[in-house]
Amino acid sequence: MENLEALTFAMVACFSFLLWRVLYSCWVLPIRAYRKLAINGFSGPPPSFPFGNIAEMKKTKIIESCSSSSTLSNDIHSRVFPYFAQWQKAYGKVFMYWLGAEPFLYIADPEFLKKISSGVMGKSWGKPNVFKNDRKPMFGDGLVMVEGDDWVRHRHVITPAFSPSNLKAMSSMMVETTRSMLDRWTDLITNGKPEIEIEREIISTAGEIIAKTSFGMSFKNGRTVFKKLREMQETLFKTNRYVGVPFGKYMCLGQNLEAERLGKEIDALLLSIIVDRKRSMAENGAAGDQEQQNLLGVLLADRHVDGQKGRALSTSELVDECKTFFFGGHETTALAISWSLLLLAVHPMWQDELREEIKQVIGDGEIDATTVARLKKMEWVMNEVLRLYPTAPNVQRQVRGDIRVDQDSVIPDGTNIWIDVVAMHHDREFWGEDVNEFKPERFKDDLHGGCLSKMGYLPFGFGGRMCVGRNLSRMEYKIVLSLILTRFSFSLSPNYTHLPSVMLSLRPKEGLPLIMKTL
Ligand code: HEM
Repeated sequence: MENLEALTFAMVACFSFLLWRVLYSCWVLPIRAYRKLAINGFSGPPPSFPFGNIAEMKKTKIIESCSSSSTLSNDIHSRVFPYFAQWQKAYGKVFMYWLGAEPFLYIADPEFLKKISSGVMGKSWGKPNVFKNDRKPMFGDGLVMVEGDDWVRHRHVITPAFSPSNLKAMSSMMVETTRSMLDRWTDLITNGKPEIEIEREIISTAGEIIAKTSFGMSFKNGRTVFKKLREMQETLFKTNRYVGVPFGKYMCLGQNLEAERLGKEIDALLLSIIVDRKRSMAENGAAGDQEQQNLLGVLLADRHVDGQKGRALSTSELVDECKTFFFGGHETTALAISWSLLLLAVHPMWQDELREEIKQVIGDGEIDATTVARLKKMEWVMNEVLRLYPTAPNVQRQVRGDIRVDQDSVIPDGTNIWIDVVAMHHDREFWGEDVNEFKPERFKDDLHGGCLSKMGYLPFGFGGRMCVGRNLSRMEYKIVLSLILTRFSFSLSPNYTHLPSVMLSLRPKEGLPLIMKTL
């Protein structure tokens, strides 16, 4: 009898302790964080436990501002982030909101961002723990997610892999992969099917390019990895999710387990590619041509040559970097190209301008890294497209160590930050009355496109954590677009519906059908 009482007491004590732990981390800690922010004068929509403001975010009506192709509008903020657009009206460009039990500081004011970020080095920023857990199968401990000294080490090892000479070596593979897509388009047109679903085509080609660029598709298992990586992304993002909600993972258990399963399969496949590659490099001495033509080869060759312990990445870190390059690199670039084709379809004058530029600069010569670097107007077009349709539509941070904003306000340690890039790129106050017009020439003599704030244009992020793949992406963009423009002219299909929406990246929800014509 006494034993039973003791057991019951122990069970009740255990249960109470667990309940206290759950309440403490899901309720007490977030409330403390919220109060610390509120003391500093930040307000926002009132949250409810345990969903925070998620219910409101899901039900806020989208303002159908831009659905017909004939009156295509680039005024997209209230379409892609309707809840932020509404809250901005009530609380201004900096406010607090909650994802589940996680308070976030929302920022759409570039001058405020400048103020808080000027004294913070790349290595001192954190990434929200809540996203690190959620996106673990995609990025692991790759460069996008690591922090502190680890981030410095990863960034030092990875940056040289994107050097101009390494990028140059990748350009012929990009030309070849794009040409086979364009040959397919020519066949479709010849067979009387000029309407082509461009977004799907470009994403798949960019996926192939990034897989070859990252770990070399010609190697055993490359193609399987590519298919599984896409499957995992779709599994993670296809349904409603409850990020930040305590135990939210269990609300979409099947989906999360499937992503974990795929993640493990992908890790095992990438590991086998890396082991094969290391073996072949050991057998063949210094890296051969094939090794140099992809990022993994370059990273392995570098490590092979200097072999500095503590600086080089471990095998499991290399696996995470391969996944990071794939997820960070292929969709963002593919969508930049897709949105460009949409805007060029609507502004045929710019198709002609770019064709003329290609003729002047490249003529009958080779399209490669060196020649496309000279396409200045194409650069303006890319900048303008990424302003109107930033394919990375937000940037997130977590504060590590209090940040003093001014005399009487502090952003406390641990605060999650959500930077709304779409809002900043469409802010009339900083860009002027023509903010929603497609005007590539605004970038002619100004890297910031004439924006009144130097922090108002952030397609590749900011500070030390700015996108490490931006030059690769610029080169790929120019190669693919040049090849398309020299072979085809195009217009918008009447079947196109303009519904920009966010699924990690900013994409056309209903795809992008274009009517293609061979030149
Ligand atoms: C148009 C194409 C691209 C866009 C719009 C884009 C956008 C961005 C943005 C906004 C960030 C900053 C994220 C942050 O601060 O939290 C970033 C970081 C990053 N991007 Fe890109 N990216 C593009 C292409 C690529 C490519 C091609 C690669 C690699 C193959 C790549 C790899 C990365 C990595 C590894 C980081 C993390 C950098 C760090 O934290 O040190 N990106 N990108």
